[in-house]
Amino acid sequence: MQVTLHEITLAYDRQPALLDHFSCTLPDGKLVALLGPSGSGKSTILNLLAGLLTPQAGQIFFDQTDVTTYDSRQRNIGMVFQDYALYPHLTVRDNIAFPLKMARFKKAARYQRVAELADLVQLTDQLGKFPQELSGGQQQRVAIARALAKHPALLLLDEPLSSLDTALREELRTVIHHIQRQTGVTTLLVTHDQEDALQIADEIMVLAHGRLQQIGTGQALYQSPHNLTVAQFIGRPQINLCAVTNLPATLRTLLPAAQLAQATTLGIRSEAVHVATTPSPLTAALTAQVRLGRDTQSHLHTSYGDFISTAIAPTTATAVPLTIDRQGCLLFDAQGACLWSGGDDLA
Ligand SMILES: Nc1ncnc2c1ncn2[C@@H]1O[C@H](COP(=O)(O)OP(=O)(O)OP(=O)(O)O)[C@@H](O)[C@H]1O
Repeated sequence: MQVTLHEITLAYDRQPALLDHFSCTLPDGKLVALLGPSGSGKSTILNLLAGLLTPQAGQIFFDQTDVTTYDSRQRNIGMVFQDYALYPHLTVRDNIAFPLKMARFKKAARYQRVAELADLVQLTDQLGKFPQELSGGQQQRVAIARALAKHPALLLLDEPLSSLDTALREELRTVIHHIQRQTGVTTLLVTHDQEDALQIADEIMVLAHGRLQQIGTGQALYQSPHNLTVAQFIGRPQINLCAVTNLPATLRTLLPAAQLAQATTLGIRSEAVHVATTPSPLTAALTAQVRLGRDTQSHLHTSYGDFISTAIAPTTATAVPLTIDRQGCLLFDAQGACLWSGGDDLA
Protein backbone atom coordinates (compact mmCIF):
# COMPACT_ATOMS: atom_id res chain seq x y z
CA MET A 1 0.00 0.00 0.00
CA GLN A 2 1.29 3.44 -0.92
CA VAL A 3 0.92 6.09 1.78
CA THR A 4 0.70 9.78 0.98
CA LEU A 5 0.75 12.79 3.26
CA HIS A 6 -0.51 15.74 1.23
CA GLU A 7 0.01 19.35 2.30
CA ILE A 8 -0.31 18.54 5.99
CA THR A 9 -0.39 21.38 8.47
CA LEU A 10 -0.21 20.64 12.16
CA ALA A 11 0.31 22.98 15.12
CA TYR A 12 0.10 22.01 18.79
CA ASP A 13 -2.09 24.28 20.94
CA ARG A 14 -1.36 27.87 19.91
CA GLN A 15 2.22 27.22 18.87
CA PRO A 16 3.56 27.94 15.36
CA ALA A 17 2.95 25.13 12.87
CA LEU A 18 5.30 22.19 13.46
CA LEU A 19 4.40 20.85 10.01
CA ASP A 20 3.52 23.45 7.41
CA HIS A 21 2.17 22.08 4.09
CA PHE A 22 4.20 18.93 4.61
CA SER A 23 4.01 16.34 1.83
CA CYS A 24 5.66 12.96 1.35
CA THR A 25 4.99 9.52 -0.10
CA LEU A 26 5.90 6.12 1.33
CA PRO A 27 6.26 3.75 -1.63
CA ASP A 28 4.28 0.50 -1.61
CA GLY A 29 6.07 -2.36 0.12
CA LYS A 30 9.18 -0.40 1.07
CA LEU A 31 10.89 0.23 4.39
CA VAL A 32 11.31 3.97 4.80
CA ALA A 33 13.26 5.47 7.70
CA LEU A 34 12.19 8.83 9.05
CA LEU A 35 15.33 10.43 10.38
CA GLY A 36 15.63 13.77 12.11
CA PRO A 37 16.90 15.54 15.20
CA SER A 38 15.01 15.49 18.47
CA GLY A 39 11.87 17.62 18.29
CA SER A 40 11.74 17.71 14.49
CA GLY A 41 8.30 16.10 14.41
CA LYS A 42 9.02 12.43 13.70
CA SER A 43 6.60 11.04 16.31
CA THR A 44 4.03 13.62 15.23
CA ILE A 45 4.09 12.23 11.68
CA LEU A 46 3.81 8.71 13.02
CA ASN A 47 0.81 9.69 15.15
CA LEU A 48 -0.83 11.37 12.17
CA LEU A 49 -0.47 8.16 10.16
CA ALA A 50 -1.77 6.09 13.08
CA GLY A 51 -4.87 8.24 13.40
CA LEU A 52 -3.93 9.43 16.88
CA LEU A 53 -3.66 13.03 15.69
CA THR A 54 -5.76 14.93 13.13
CA PRO A 55 -4.11 17.59 10.97
CA GLN A 56 -5.54 21.11 10.83
CA ALA A 57 -5.20 20.99 7.04
CA GLY A 58 -4.16 18.51 4.39
CA GLN A 59 -5.00 14.90 3.64
CA ILE A 60 -3.65 11.43 4.27
CA PHE A 61 -4.17 8.77 1.60
CA PHE A 62 -3.74 5.02 1.87
CA ASP A 63 -3.48 4.18 -1.82
CA GLN A 64 -6.40 6.14 -3.31
CA THR A 65 -8.47 6.20 -0.09
CA ASP A 66 -8.61 9.44 1.90
CA VAL A 67 -8.22 8.24 5.53
CA THR A 68 -7.73 11.68 7.10
CA THR A 69 -10.87 11.37 9.24
CA TYR A 70 -10.53 7.63 9.96
CA ASP A 71 -9.70 6.71 13.55
CA SER A 72 -6.89 4.26 14.42
CA ARG A 73 -9.11 1.18 14.37
CA GLN A 74 -10.29 1.93 10.84
CA ARG A 75 -6.77 2.22 9.46
CA ASN A 76 -5.41 -1.35 9.73
CA ILE A 77 -2.07 -0.33 11.18
CA GLY A 78 0.50 -2.21 13.25
CA MET A 79 2.52 -0.16 15.75
CA VAL A 80 5.67 -0.92 17.70
CA PHE A 81 7.06 1.38 20.37
CA GLN A 82 10.46 1.89 21.96
CA ASP A 83 9.38 0.37 25.28
CA TYR A 84 7.79 -2.86 23.83
CA ALA A 85 4.48 -2.27 25.69
CA LEU A 86 3.88 -6.02 26.15
CA TYR A 87 1.31 -7.39 28.61
CA PRO A 88 3.45 -8.72 31.50
CA HIS A 89 0.84 -11.21 32.74
CA LEU A 90 0.43 -12.87 29.32
CA THR A 91 2.77 -15.41 27.73
CA VAL A 92 4.53 -14.66 24.47
CA ARG A 93 1.88 -16.76 22.70
CA ASP A 94 -0.98 -14.79 24.25
CA ASN A 95 0.71 -11.44 23.70
CA ILE A 96 1.01 -12.16 19.98
CA ALA A 97 -2.52 -13.56 19.83
CA PHE A 98 -4.05 -10.65 21.77
CA PRO A 99 -5.16 -8.49 18.79
CA LEU A 100 -6.69 -11.60 17.19
CA LYS A 101 -8.58 -12.41 20.37
CA MET A 102 -9.93 -8.85 20.51
CA ALA A 103 -11.03 -9.25 16.89
CA ARG A 104 -12.81 -12.51 17.90
CA PHE A 105 -10.73 -14.86 15.78
CA LYS A 106 -11.37 -18.53 16.62
CA LYS A 107 -8.78 -20.19 18.86
CA ALA A 108 -7.45 -22.52 16.12
CA ALA A 109 -7.00 -19.60 13.69
CA ARG A 110 -5.31 -17.55 16.41
CA TYR A 111 -2.80 -20.22 17.23
CA GLN A 112 -2.06 -20.97 13.62
CA ARG A 113 -1.27 -17.29 13.01
CA VAL A 114 0.84 -17.17 16.19
CA ALA A 115 2.86 -20.15 14.93
CA GLU A 116 3.49 -18.39 11.58
CA LEU A 117 4.55 -15.18 13.30
CA ALA A 118 6.73 -16.92 15.87
CA ASP A 119 8.52 -18.60 12.98
CA LEU A 120 8.93 -15.26 11.21
CA VAL A 121 10.46 -13.53 14.26
CA GLN A 122 12.34 -16.68 15.32
CA LEU A 123 10.70 -17.13 18.71
CA THR A 124 9.02 -20.50 18.24
CA ASP A 125 10.85 -21.95 21.26
CA GLN A 126 9.87 -19.03 23.52
CA LEU A 127 6.08 -19.05 23.17
CA GLY A 128 5.38 -20.33 26.68
CA LYS A 129 7.55 -17.71 28.43
CA PHE A 130 6.50 -14.42 29.97
CA PRO A 131 7.94 -11.10 28.68
CA GLN A 132 10.19 -10.56 31.71
CA GLU A 133 11.90 -13.87 30.95
CA LEU A 134 13.09 -12.58 27.56
CA SER A 135 15.92 -10.27 26.49
CA GLY A 136 15.07 -6.76 25.28
CA GLY A 137 15.62 -7.81 21.68
CA GLN A 138 13.33 -10.83 22.08
CA GLN A 139 10.64 -8.68 23.71
CA GLN A 140 10.80 -6.31 20.78
CA ARG A 141 10.39 -9.24 18.40
CA VAL A 142 7.22 -10.24 20.29
CA ALA A 143 5.97 -6.66 19.91
CA ILE A 144 6.65 -6.80 16.16
CA ALA A 145 4.90 -10.16 15.81
CA ARG A 146 1.89 -8.79 17.70
CA ALA A 147 1.83 -5.69 15.46
CA LEU A 148 1.77 -7.96 12.39
CA ALA A 149 -0.90 -10.33 13.71
CA LYS A 150 -3.79 -8.83 11.77
CA HIS A 151 -1.86 -8.39 8.50
CA PRO A 152 -1.62 -4.60 8.76
CA ALA A 153 -1.40 -2.55 5.58
CA LEU A 154 1.12 -0.25 7.25
CA LEU A 155 3.68 -1.01 9.98
CA LEU A 156 4.84 1.92 12.12
CA LEU A 157 8.00 1.44 14.19
CA ASP A 158 8.67 4.23 16.70
CA GLU A 159 12.34 4.10 17.78
CA PRO A 160 12.12 0.30 18.25
CA LEU A 161 15.87 -0.08 18.73
CA SER A 162 16.53 2.75 21.19
CA SER A 163 16.29 0.69 24.37
CA LEU A 164 18.73 -1.98 23.17
CA ASP A 165 22.48 -2.24 23.63
CA THR A 166 24.71 -2.23 20.56
CA ALA A 167 24.84 -5.99 19.96
CA LEU A 168 21.07 -6.50 20.31
CA ARG A 169 20.47 -3.42 18.22
CA GLU A 170 22.53 -4.84 15.35
CA GLU A 171 20.68 -8.14 15.65
CA LEU A 172 17.23 -6.58 15.67
CA ARG A 173 18.06 -4.38 12.68
CA THR A 174 18.66 -7.57 10.72
CA VAL A 175 15.45 -9.10 12.06
CA ILE A 176 13.37 -6.05 11.10
CA HIS A 177 14.89 -6.03 7.63
CA HIS A 178 14.16 -9.75 7.21
CA ILE A 179 10.57 -9.43 8.47
CA GLN A 180 9.86 -6.47 6.22
CA ARG A 181 11.21 -8.33 3.18
CA GLN A 182 9.22 -11.47 4.03
CA THR A 183 5.92 -9.67 4.61
CA GLY A 184 6.33 -6.86 2.06
CA VAL A 185 4.35 -4.58 4.39
CA THR A 186 4.89 -0.85 3.83
CA THR A 187 6.91 0.20 6.87
CA LEU A 188 7.91 3.50 8.44
CA LEU A 189 10.78 3.33 10.92
CA VAL A 190 11.21 6.41 13.09
CA THR A 191 14.73 6.84 14.37
CA HIS A 192 17.25 9.50 15.28
CA ASP A 193 20.10 7.07 14.59
CA GLN A 194 21.46 7.29 11.07
CA GLU A 195 23.11 3.87 11.40
CA ASP A 196 19.67 2.25 11.76
CA ALA A 197 18.43 4.12 8.73
CA LEU A 198 21.48 3.51 6.55
CA GLN A 199 21.62 -0.19 7.34
CA ILE A 200 18.04 -1.28 6.76
CA ALA A 201 15.95 1.34 4.98
CA ASP A 202 15.16 1.28 1.27
CA GLU A 203 14.77 5.04 1.48
CA ILE A 204 15.50 7.65 4.11
CA MET A 205 13.44 10.78 4.74
CA VAL A 206 15.33 13.52 6.54
CA LEU A 207 13.08 15.80 8.55
CA ALA A 208 14.39 19.02 10.08
CA HIS A 209 13.02 22.49 10.82
CA GLY A 210 9.45 21.27 10.14
CA ARG A 211 10.29 20.31 6.58
CA LEU A 212 11.09 17.24 4.59
CA GLN A 213 14.67 18.06 3.65
CA GLN A 214 15.17 15.14 1.28
CA ILE A 215 14.06 11.59 0.56
CA GLY A 216 16.29 9.06 -1.14
CA THR A 217 18.58 6.09 -0.66
CA GLY A 218 21.30 6.43 1.96
CA GLN A 219 23.88 6.62 -0.79
CA ALA A 220 22.01 9.39 -2.64
CA LEU A 221 21.67 11.44 0.56
CA TYR A 222 25.36 11.01 1.29
CA GLN A 223 26.71 11.70 -2.19
CA SER A 224 24.21 14.30 -3.38
CA PRO A 225 22.54 16.00 -0.41
CA HIS A 226 20.12 18.77 -1.37
CA ASN A 227 21.42 21.05 1.34
CA LEU A 228 23.80 21.59 4.22
CA THR A 229 21.33 20.21 6.79
CA VAL A 230 21.25 16.82 5.05
CA ALA A 231 25.02 16.88 4.39
CA GLN A 232 25.68 17.46 8.11
CA PHE A 233 23.11 14.92 9.23
CA ILE A 234 24.25 11.96 7.10
CA GLY A 235 27.77 10.63 7.58
CA ARG A 236 30.05 10.23 10.59
CA PRO A 237 32.35 11.94 11.31
CA GLN A 238 30.38 14.98 10.28
CA ILE A 239 31.31 16.63 6.99
CA ASN A 240 34.19 19.14 7.24
CA LEU A 241 33.17 22.71 6.39
CA CYS A 242 35.21 25.76 5.43
CA ALA A 243 34.47 29.23 4.07
CA VAL A 244 35.02 29.55 0.33
CA THR A 245 36.65 32.97 0.79
CA ASN A 246 39.60 31.35 2.59
CA LEU A 247 40.35 28.61 0.06
CA PRO A 248 43.87 28.32 -1.36
CA ALA A 249 44.25 28.39 -5.16
CA THR A 250 45.18 24.68 -5.30
CA LEU A 251 41.82 23.76 -3.84
CA ARG A 252 39.91 26.24 -5.99
CA THR A 253 41.24 24.70 -9.20
CA LEU A 254 39.73 21.38 -8.10
CA LEU A 255 36.21 22.82 -8.06
CA PRO A 256 33.83 23.91 -10.88
CA ALA A 257 34.32 27.68 -11.41
CA ALA A 258 30.68 28.62 -12.07
CA GLN A 259 29.36 27.04 -8.85
CA LEU A 260 32.39 28.18 -6.87
CA ALA A 261 31.58 31.79 -7.79
CA GLN A 262 28.13 31.45 -6.11
CA ALA A 263 29.21 29.30 -3.15
CA THR A 264 29.93 30.41 0.40
CA THR A 265 30.80 27.04 1.98
CA LEU A 266 32.89 24.06 0.89
CA GLY A 267 32.14 20.68 2.45
CA ILE A 268 34.80 17.97 2.39
CA ARG A 269 34.06 14.39 3.44
CA SER A 270 36.58 12.95 5.89
CA GLU A 271 37.53 10.08 3.58
CA ALA A 272 38.51 12.55 0.84
CA VAL A 273 41.42 14.06 2.78
CA HIS A 274 44.66 12.12 2.16
CA VAL A 275 48.37 12.50 2.72
CA ALA A 276 49.94 13.48 -0.62
CA THR A 277 52.49 11.06 -2.01
CA THR A 278 54.06 13.75 -4.22
CA PRO A 279 54.99 17.31 -3.14
CA SER A 280 51.82 19.34 -2.43
CA PRO A 281 51.24 23.05 -1.75
CA LEU A 282 48.47 22.01 0.67
CA THR A 283 49.93 21.32 4.08
CA ALA A 284 48.32 20.73 7.43
CA ALA A 285 49.37 20.43 11.04
CA LEU A 286 48.39 17.02 12.38
CA THR A 287 47.15 17.93 15.85
CA ALA A 288 45.85 14.53 17.01
CA GLN A 289 45.10 11.00 15.88
CA VAL A 290 42.35 9.01 17.56
CA ARG A 291 42.29 5.23 17.04
CA LEU A 292 38.75 3.84 16.91
CA GLY A 293 39.31 0.11 16.54
CA ARG A 294 40.01 -0.41 12.84
CA ASP A 295 39.66 3.29 11.95
CA THR A 296 41.83 6.29 12.69
CA GLN A 297 40.49 9.85 12.88
CA SER A 298 43.17 12.44 12.18
CA HIS A 299 42.61 16.02 13.32
CA LEU A 300 44.14 18.55 10.95
CA HIS A 301 44.67 22.29 11.24
CA THR A 302 45.07 24.44 8.12
CA SER A 303 44.89 28.17 7.33
CA TYR A 304 41.44 27.57 5.71
CA GLY A 305 39.90 25.39 8.42
CA ASP A 306 40.16 22.49 10.85
CA PHE A 307 39.35 19.06 9.42
CA ILE A 308 38.95 15.45 10.37
CA SER A 309 40.34 12.83 8.01
CA THR A 310 39.59 9.10 8.13
CA ALA A 311 42.05 8.38 5.30
CA ILE A 312 45.37 8.96 7.05
CA ALA A 313 47.26 5.99 8.50
CA PRO A 314 48.72 6.28 12.02
CA THR A 315 51.91 8.35 11.87
CA THR A 316 54.28 10.23 14.16
CA ALA A 317 54.45 13.23 11.77
CA THR A 318 53.18 16.56 13.08
CA ALA A 319 52.79 18.19 9.65
CA VAL A 320 51.58 16.47 6.46
CA PRO A 321 51.15 17.41 2.79
CA LEU A 322 47.54 16.90 1.64
CA THR A 323 45.57 15.90 -1.42
CA ILE A 324 41.80 16.20 -1.50
CA ASP A 325 39.54 14.08 -3.71
CA ARG A 326 37.14 16.07 -5.85
CA GLN A 327 34.48 13.34 -5.31
CA GLY A 328 34.32 14.12 -1.61
CA CYS A 329 33.77 17.88 -2.10
CA LEU A 330 30.43 19.75 -2.02
CA LEU A 331 29.62 23.43 -2.56
CA PHE A 332 26.78 25.24 -0.74
CA ASP A 333 25.34 28.73 -1.16
CA ALA A 334 24.56 31.18 1.65
CA GLN A 335 21.08 29.61 2.13
CA GLY A 336 22.63 26.17 2.49
CA ALA A 337 21.45 24.82 -0.88
CA CYS A 338 23.89 22.39 -2.45
CA LEU A 339 25.17 23.87 -5.72
CA TRP A 340 27.45 21.03 -6.69
CA SER A 341 28.58 17.74 -5.28
CA GLY A 342 31.58 15.71 -6.38
CA GLY A 343 29.22 12.75 -5.98
CA ASP A 344 27.32 14.10 -9.02
CA ASP A 345 30.40 13.20 -11.10
CA LEU A 346 29.86 9.58 -10.09
CA ALA A 347 26.17 9.47 -11.08
N1 LIG B 1 1.02 16.87 22.62
C1 LIG B 1 1.85 17.90 22.39
N2 LIG B 1 1.54 19.14 22.80
C2 LIG B 1 2.36 20.18 22.57
N3 LIG B 1 3.55 20.08 21.94
C3 LIG B 1 3.93 18.87 21.52
C4 LIG B 1 3.10 17.71 21.73
N4 LIG B 1 3.74 16.64 21.20
C5 LIG B 1 4.89 17.10 20.68
N5 LIG B 1 5.01 18.43 20.87
C6 LIG B 1 6.15 19.27 20.44
O1 LIG B 1 6.29 19.14 19.03
C7 LIG B 1 7.66 19.05 18.68
C8 LIG B 1 7.92 17.77 17.90
O2 LIG B 1 7.70 16.67 18.73
P1 LIG B 1 7.87 15.17 18.22
O3 LIG B 1 7.71 14.28 19.40
O4 LIG B 1 6.99 14.92 17.04
O5 LIG B 1 9.38 15.20 17.72
P2 LIG B 1 10.41 13.99 17.49
O6 LIG B 1 11.17 14.33 16.25
O7 LIG B 1 9.68 12.69 17.49
O8 LIG B 1 11.34 14.12 18.74
P3 LIG B 1 12.15 13.00 19.58
O9 LIG B 1 13.21 12.45 18.65
O10 LIG B 1 12.74 13.77 20.70
O11 LIG B 1 11.15 11.96 20.00
C9 LIG B 1 8.45 19.16 19.96
O12 LIG B 1 8.88 20.48 20.13
C10 LIG B 1 7.45 18.78 21.02
O13 LIG B 1 7.73 19.43 22.23
